[in-house]
Parts: sequence; structure tokens; C-alpha cells
Amino acid sequence: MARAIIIVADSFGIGSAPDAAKFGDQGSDTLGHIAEHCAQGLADNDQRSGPLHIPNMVALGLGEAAKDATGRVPPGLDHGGAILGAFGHAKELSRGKDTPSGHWEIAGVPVDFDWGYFPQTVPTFPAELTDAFIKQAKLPGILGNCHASGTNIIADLGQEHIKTGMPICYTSADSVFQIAAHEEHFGLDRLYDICEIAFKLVEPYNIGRVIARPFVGESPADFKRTANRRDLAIPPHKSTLLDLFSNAGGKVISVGKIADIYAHRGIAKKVKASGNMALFDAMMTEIAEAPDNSIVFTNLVDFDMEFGHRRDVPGYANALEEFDVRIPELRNALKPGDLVIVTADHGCDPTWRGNDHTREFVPVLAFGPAIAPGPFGMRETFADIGQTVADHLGIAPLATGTSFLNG
Ligand SMILES: O=P(O)(O)O[C@H]1O[C@H](CO)[C@@H](O)[C@H]1O
Ligand SMILES: [Mn+2]
Ligand SMILES: [Mn+2]
Repeated sequence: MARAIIIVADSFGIGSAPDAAKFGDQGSDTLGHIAEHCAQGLADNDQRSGPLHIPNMVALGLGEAAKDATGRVPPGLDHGGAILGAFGHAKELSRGKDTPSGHWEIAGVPVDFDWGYFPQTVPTFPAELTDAFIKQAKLPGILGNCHASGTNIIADLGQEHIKTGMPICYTSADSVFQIAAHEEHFGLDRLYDICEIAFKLVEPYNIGRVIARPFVGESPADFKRTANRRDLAIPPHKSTLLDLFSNAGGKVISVGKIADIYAHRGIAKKVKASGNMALFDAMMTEIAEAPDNSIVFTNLVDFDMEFGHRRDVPGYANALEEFDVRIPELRNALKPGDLVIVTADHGCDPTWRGNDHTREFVPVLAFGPAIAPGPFGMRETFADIGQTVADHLGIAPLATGTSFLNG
């Protein structure tokens, strides 16, 4: 009787990784800087105030894991009592600090090649790519064609997009080609169709994802992205935990954008919802129903998309507090053979320069009725998470990673 519940708090780093300087991220610390701002009264908004209050994650060992990663417990995250979880911190082997690299590595497949990236120039996309896209998608042209924050660029170009029918195409430090278009004026299905066209066209450039970013609203003040985001991702280059587990007869249930990130491979059921708390609700429903020999795999994207990239410290702190308060409910729902792992795929320090991800250690908090608490130290790769899950579920070991539950 065994099940695994993996929760990726997207972008929840706990201190800059040893190779962070290569990314210009030395000193970044998503959790530590949020906790510092909160302790100094610099992270108050209409939803929260004061020191960061995440006692349940702290009781699972989060403060200690952060101390092992950075040398100090983040302000306010000391824990007096007994630690209830097994905890550690993990380094990323993959060359990039993007979402697919982090997730694939968690599932035992580090990314040992370089993704393609578009340059920090305007235009950013090669002319042959843009020309072919405009022609094949029958467009009057494209807007953007630069590196941008997705919310800023719709505020800047949304009205011109509505007027001209030209979609807004942009990229970031990730290996992405993103297309923002209005759900009604341009049409959601049409946006999905042109994303399919773009996905084929970016393949020679080794781009990991094309992302549809639909939005609604009529003016910069009320343009809002909707939950109909869709990611088209290239499939993992090797078999992941999800492939191997499902081939061995297990059932993988995806909550949120997990299925998209693994190009829908090795996944039996997909559930979507909008917002961290709705995703948490959906996850709880799946946990209640998931059979023995299953994985419920959830990505909580708001941490990254709504707060990390937006450099919104109080928003991120509030999201952490909202998540934390639900951990007892999750613990109460567990069955005897359940293993829960809370982790992240990269950092996105909301106090850092720019608006991209940060190269950080991720927390690994493991708990469940039969999981012995205590530290398991620094892990060389996120793949130790997948290997631990494989071990827990009794399938053959993955090619990469060392289980942290059995020495
Ligand atoms: O600014 P937005 O559109 O949210 O973009 C963010 O989301 C994309 C995928 O994670 C990345 O390109 C990142 O920069
Ligand atoms: Mn991510
Ligand atoms: Mn991101």
C-alpha cells in the first residue's frame, strides 16, 4: 500500500546554489529575502502583515533546510519544538533554471543539453521565424518581438493588438516563445491554433515551450490574463519517473500544469484549476480518490507566475502563508503508506533584479505517517526526489538519483 504526493511550489528557492554566479544570481534567496522583508515590516499589504508566518512548513524542517542551504535560519523561521518531517535541500544538475528542466530533473531526468534562447535584442526572433509564422498563421504581423514581462507587455500593447489583430509575441530568459492574444477579439481557439504553428516552427531553434497567454479586458487598467494558458512543451528526452511508474502499472494524476510540462507523457488523469488554493482543493479531491499505487503530482504556479516574476514580496509571502495553513488538512488526509514531498523547480526571488528565475537550492520536505523525521542534508540533484518516490513505490531504480529515505 503506497502512494506518493509530490507538490512543486513553483519557484520556491531557499538560497543561491553553488553555481548561481554563472547565472548572475549569487546571493539570491527567495525564502530568505521574503522572510527578511516580512521581519522588517516591508511586506505588508491588504492581505497580510508582519513576520512571515509559516509554522507548519517550519515544523516540517523548512527553517533548518534553509539554514543548511545558506548558513542561517531565515528571520522568524526558528523552530523550538521537534521537527516533524524529513528535510533537506537540493542542487540542480540541469544547465538551465527553467521550469521543464527543474521538473524533469525532479522526475529523474536532468537536462544535460542547452536549450535554445532568443537574444536580448529587438527584434528578438530571427526574421525567417517571424516571416514563416506570419505567413503560415495568416497574420497581419506580430507585436512585441522582444523580451518582456507578460503582464507589462499586455498593458503596453493590448490595445494595439485589439485594433490590429496582430498577436503579441515575446520571450524571457526561459527557452520560450510566448503568444498573448485577446480571448474574444482574437479568439481563444485561434490563439491555440497559431501556437501549434509556432511550436513546429521553433523546433529547429531548440526552444522548450510555446505558451499561449490569453487575456481579457478592454484597457490597460483591466487587461487580465486568464486561466486558459496552454503550454506546448517538447517531451522529455529520456523516460521519467512518470513514464516508468505508469509502465509498471501505476497511476499518475496531474494537478495543474504538470501534464503540460511532461508533454502529457506517463499521465493517466489531468485536473486543472486556477489559483493556488483552487489547485490545492483539486489536489485534496484527488488524494481522497487516488488508488493505491498512484502519484498525485501538483504544481502550484502562482508563487512563480503571480508573485516571483512580478517581484511582489507581500504577494509571495501571502501565498506562502495561504499554502502553509493548509498543511494540517493535507496531513489529516494521508493514508498509512503515503509519502508527501514538498519541493520546488527553481527560485524566483521577488527581491532580485530583473524579473526572471534565480538559480537556487530547492527545499525538500518529506513527510507521511511512516516517514521518519530528521535531516537528510544536501542532495546533489533534484533527481533524488524521483528516486525516493520510485523507491517508496517499489519500482526499479531510476537511472539518476539516490533515495534519501533509505540511506
Ligand atoms: O512574464 P510571464 O509571461 O509571466 O512569463 C513567465 O512565464 C514563462 C513561463 O514560465 C516565462 O517566460 C516567464 O518569464
Ligand atoms: Mn517554474
Ligand atoms: Mn517562471
